[in-house]
Amino acid sequence: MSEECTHDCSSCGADCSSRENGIEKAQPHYMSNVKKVIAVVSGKGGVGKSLVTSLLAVDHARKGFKTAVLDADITGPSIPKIFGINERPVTTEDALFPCESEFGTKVMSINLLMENTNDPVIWRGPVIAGAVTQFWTDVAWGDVDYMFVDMPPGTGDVPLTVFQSLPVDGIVIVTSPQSLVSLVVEKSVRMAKMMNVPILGLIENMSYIKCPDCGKEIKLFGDSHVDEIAAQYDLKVLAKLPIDPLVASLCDSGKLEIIENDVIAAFKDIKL
Ligand SMILES: Nc1ncnc2c1ncn2[C@@H]1O[C@H](COP(=O)(O)OP(=O)(O)OP(=O)(O)O)[C@@H](O)[C@H]1O
Repeated sequence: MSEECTHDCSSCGADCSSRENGIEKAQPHYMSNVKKVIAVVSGKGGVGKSLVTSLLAVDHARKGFKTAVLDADITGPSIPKIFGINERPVTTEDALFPCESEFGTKVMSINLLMENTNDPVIWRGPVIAGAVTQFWTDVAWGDVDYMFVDMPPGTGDVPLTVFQSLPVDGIVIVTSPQSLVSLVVEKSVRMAKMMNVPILGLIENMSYIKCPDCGKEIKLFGDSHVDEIAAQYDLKVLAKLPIDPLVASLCDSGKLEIIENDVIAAFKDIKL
């Protein structure tokens, strides 16, 4: 894709990820200028996809980039909570404006639009995919260097539809040692190939826990196989994250952006 891509195919003839297999992607809002869209996927739920999406945004914001998170995990939206955002988005006649975290990451999530955030979203697949598309077409994102998309878990119909409508530049796959890594990675690799989107790498979450007394690394879920699997599919392992109770409490209190520990340090060398 061209460096100057605006994702507006009507003014450009290039055959890139914005115009996959001749299918035009959804057009961004006229007040959006998003340079890179990175989708964060996991083959199954609960492996820490939302946490990794948020940490990627925190790390990139610290590196000086303008960051945003599009919460496409419509049935399990957790991004506003992680960033401590409680207000509702501003709306005008022709735009929905994202909320901003304390350190400037822009966020849009179904949770910000619900009357009662504890209500479950019980929509069928096409409606969910439609809502995600609207987060792209109707939200005035402004200038964004990196948008991270917290994708719906799995590799089914909903994530596929989301991929078809958003101009995704690359995918980061989140796994955990107990999550049948080989199967999960294979499915995600296949989906990425079908969508013609490059996989930027794997992040293994919950790789180990450090003993607070002696510092020994304990592999709670057994030995990791992520390096072998990555080699098999010619993928990079971007980071291996420990389990850290502080991370869980920062997420719960909406203070993840102030994190200073091994977990965020593991992102230091990641270049997407
Ligand atoms: N490395 C970690 N250390 C401590 N807690 C973690 C870690 N990774 C995830 N958690 C906690 O586990 C819970 C689930 O994480 P998260 O919501 O990111 O998973 P998910 O894969 O997005 O789940 P879902 O698929 O249901 O949306 C959260 O409460 C999070 O704070």
